[in-house]
Amino acid sequence: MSVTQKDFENAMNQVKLLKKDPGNEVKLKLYALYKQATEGPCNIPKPGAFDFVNKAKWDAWNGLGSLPKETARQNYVDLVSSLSGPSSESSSQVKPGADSKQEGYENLLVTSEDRITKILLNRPTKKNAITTQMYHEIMLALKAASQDDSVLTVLTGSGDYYCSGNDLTNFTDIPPGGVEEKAKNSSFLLRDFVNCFIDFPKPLVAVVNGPAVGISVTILGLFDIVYASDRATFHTPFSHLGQSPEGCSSYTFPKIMGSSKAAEMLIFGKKLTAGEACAQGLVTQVFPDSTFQKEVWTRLKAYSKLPPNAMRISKEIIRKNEKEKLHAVNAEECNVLLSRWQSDECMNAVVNFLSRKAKL
Ligand SMILES: CCCCC/C=C/CC(=O)SCCNC(=O)CCNC(=O)[C@H](O)C(C)(C)COP(=O)(O)OP(=O)(O)OC[C@H]1O[C@@H](n2cnc3c(N)ncnc32)[C@H](O)[C@@H]1OP(=O)(O)O
Repeated sequence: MSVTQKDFENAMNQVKLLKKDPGNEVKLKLYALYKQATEGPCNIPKPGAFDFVNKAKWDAWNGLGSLPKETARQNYVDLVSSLSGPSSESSSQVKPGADSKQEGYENLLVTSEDRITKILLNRPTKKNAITTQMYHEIMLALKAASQDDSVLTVLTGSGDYYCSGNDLTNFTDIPPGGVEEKAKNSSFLLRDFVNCFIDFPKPLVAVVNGPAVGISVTILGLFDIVYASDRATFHTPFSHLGQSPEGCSSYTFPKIMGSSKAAEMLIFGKKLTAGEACAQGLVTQVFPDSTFQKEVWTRLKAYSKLPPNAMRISKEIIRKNEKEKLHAVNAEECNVLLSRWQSDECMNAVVNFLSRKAKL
């Protein structure tokens, strides 16, 4: 029996709800079948050899030759149904009150000790670059930390980096709706992610153990305290990547360090040392790397003994007047990025990184 348009649409929705990433090969197949089912045989010019992402997509679609639209539609539905288990659910949902240990995190290590919840970015071989899944995991961990019985929450990194920012391979994971749909999804995800930091109710501390890049730097303006090792650097290379500021930094950075210092970081991508970042107010205090962990954790354990309600209420009153503004700034930044991510400047920068032609 042939599938109906409704079956096809249901399958498209099902893809968005897949719990597990099906991998690039399957995603290319889905893309090709979707294009074939909706537009027929490949009808666009072959992309250039260095346009890796579009070239892979073109190859997959072109490889379907003259497969009839109906068959492509059927194959698409079959493929999706083979991927979807009965318990598929949206991976973008943050489950309030979820227990971190039950839930399990792939690239985070979340522990609670001495009334401090520590969220450790745990992908050291990739310099703790944040994958799409990690954005969801961090949101989940923050939600859980906001409701557990800890009084302080700490974000830190494992290995030599604090975090190298957004994982640039996130941009290669193109859904059937193409680059525009990818940009929209990313913009929604980023907005939700940053909102979790804006709204986080307990004192939030960044323990910056090494270099920090991109979004891991911009959201620092939403933390209450930032402790840094003297090995740390702070780098927001948005123009190099054809992108624009996020994490509310277009508002918090000029406020923290003045507009010209903020411009040097956010427009020209000037990398700051930990000492410079401290002098400019982005970092609370710098510690020698050799004693960093010991000094910071001793200090945090002492703070964690303070009355929790007083700390929470103090945070609330400090941040209250800014919240609405921060949400508006976040929404606007995500909106601007929506078009930046579809620009040639951005796509070329990602391809250059992935083809090993460019590093920061
Ligand atoms: C929902 C979407 C929201 C989007 C929000 C937007 C945010 C904006 C940003 O965050 S912009 C910042 C993006 N980050 C970068 O551009 C950093 C890219 N990485 C580098 O330039 C370098 O890797 C480095 C300077 C961070 C470290 O260089 P080093 O030589 O010390 O180490 P390697 O390059 O060999 O790195 C080890 C492996 O890690 C991989 N890797 C590192 N960072 C990233 C990254 N951001 N994205 C993807 N992969 C990354 C690197 O490719 C190496 O992998 P390999 O061992 O498999 O080769």
